[in-house]
Amino acid sequence: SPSQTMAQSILDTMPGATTGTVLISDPLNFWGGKRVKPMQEKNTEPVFEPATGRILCQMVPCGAEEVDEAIKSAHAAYLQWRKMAGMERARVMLEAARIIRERREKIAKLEVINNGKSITEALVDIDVAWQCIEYYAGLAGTLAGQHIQLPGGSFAYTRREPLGVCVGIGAWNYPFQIASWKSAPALACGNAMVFKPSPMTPVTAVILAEIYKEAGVPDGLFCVVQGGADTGTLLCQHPKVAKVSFTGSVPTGKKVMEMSAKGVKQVTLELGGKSPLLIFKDCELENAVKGALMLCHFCLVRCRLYVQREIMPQFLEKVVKRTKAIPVGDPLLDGTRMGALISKPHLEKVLGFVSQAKKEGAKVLCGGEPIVPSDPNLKGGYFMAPCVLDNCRDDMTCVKEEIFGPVMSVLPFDTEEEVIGRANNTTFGLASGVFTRDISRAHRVAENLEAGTCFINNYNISPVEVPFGGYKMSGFGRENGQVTIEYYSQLKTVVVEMGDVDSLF
Ligand SMILES: NC(=O)c1ccc[n+]([C@@H]2O[C@H](COP(=O)([O-])OP(=O)(O)OC[C@H]3O[C@@H](n4cnc5c(N)ncnc54)[C@H](O)[C@@H]3O)[C@@H](O)[C@H]2O)c1
Ligand SMILES: O=CCc1c[nH]cn1
Repeated sequence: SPSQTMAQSILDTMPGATTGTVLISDPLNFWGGKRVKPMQEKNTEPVFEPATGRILCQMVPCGAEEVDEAIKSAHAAYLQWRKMAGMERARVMLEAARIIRERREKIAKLEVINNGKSITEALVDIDVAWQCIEYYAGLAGTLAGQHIQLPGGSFAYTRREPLGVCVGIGAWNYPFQIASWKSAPALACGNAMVFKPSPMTPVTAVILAEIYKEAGVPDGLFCVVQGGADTGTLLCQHPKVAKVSFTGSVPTGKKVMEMSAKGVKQVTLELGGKSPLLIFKDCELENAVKGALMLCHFCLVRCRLYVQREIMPQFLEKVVKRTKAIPVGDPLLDGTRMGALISKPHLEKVLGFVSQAKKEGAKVLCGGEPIVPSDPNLKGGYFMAPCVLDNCRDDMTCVKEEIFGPVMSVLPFDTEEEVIGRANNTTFGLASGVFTRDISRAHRVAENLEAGTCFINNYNISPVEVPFGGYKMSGFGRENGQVTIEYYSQLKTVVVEMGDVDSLF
């Protein structure tokens, strides 16, 4: 089919592709089972390759007519898909997961070129994406209701039904994975999805759309519309949309919730965070250091690091040594562990947080400055040296606000009670963690931290079987795990009378 050829043509250039060599000119919208060219070129934005600062492609935002077309196409597919047995849907989804697994290196490479993260990270992202689709394929055939006996042989039963056309709106940090985390449970439950990626990372969601098509979903079941805030608004306000699943910042999440409320649409919000990690003096220090590095530097998880005062010197020595050793550079090279930040303005914003932290009294133990790699190809890229900040206090901007960059703010603490109070003193509640060898303390701390996830003696692992989501302003609803089925389906109750109607009139 034409769309198959298109999918192949971009991905097939990947094995030979190197940083700074790829240009994308194929249309990035997808509905009706194929890539769709923009109707007009208004408000076109350049998309940059973060590692070089070169223009990779143009993002042309969809307007009202295009959004409407995509939603109509999704609705038509939904009417077909919802009638299929869960096991039939599962077979198609398993095929999609298989194709992703087969093309993992190529998809990861394309993700790196658009997002700037290292190939090591991107490969993990793509693996988690197909695992998620495989997991929900496994659940598709298990969706069932309940049978309830009533007097006189009458009975009721419940049916678990899809919601209809769901909208997914994504952030730039996990472009392909977010599209998969949202579409997999939606499709398993019999819904269709129209997905809008971040305008900075428009490239790989459409690959997912082509793979679903190749696997056998009805045309229109997973559509991609490109755009920013205006296109997102059109999606949230569209009367045919039943649900919006949003990943992004708290301020945008509030707008999405307000717009969805007007149409009484269900919402899932996966928002920002400032996750505390509590490292007690009885921890296994090497593991705690590795956990801290994964938290703050690997996935740009927005963090605060509380370290018990007695072990602060040893902890800092180890964490600084390892941070300085992180290979930063060409994200497509196997040895690189940190690539480029997403954009020049974002790099400047993160560096601005470091300057502000210094003004407020923090001490930079390493990093925090831009890097110009020796490779001339990368001299326009958005690289920075990962940073460790000491002498931090709870009232500093770097501790209170989400930085979303490789900056670790380290704070000392003395007692368990004190650190729990300080860790919870935030409007965010995405994730948290504790390192200790004291099993009772570990579970007590997990119970008392106000966050959607608490990691004990590890950090930042997200197996697809495990629900993920926030407390407080970090959002609500969950992604992954069995529970997410509830967020993409609704219960219908059917009541069956076996006798005569009992009437008062
Ligand atoms: N909780 C999680 O799982 C999770 C995961 C990834 C990222 N995030 C958060 O995402 C943020 C970074 O991503 P970002 O900068 O892309 O966030 P953002 O809020 O700026 O944008 C997110 C998405 O919303 C769209 N959008 C913007 N205005 C809109 C509007 N008015 N209506 C509808 N859609 C609109 C954007 O185009 C983009 O696709 C951080 O706060 C980060 O913590 C959270
Ligand atoms: O950024 C946080 C969690 C996540 C990972 N993939 C999608 N969301």
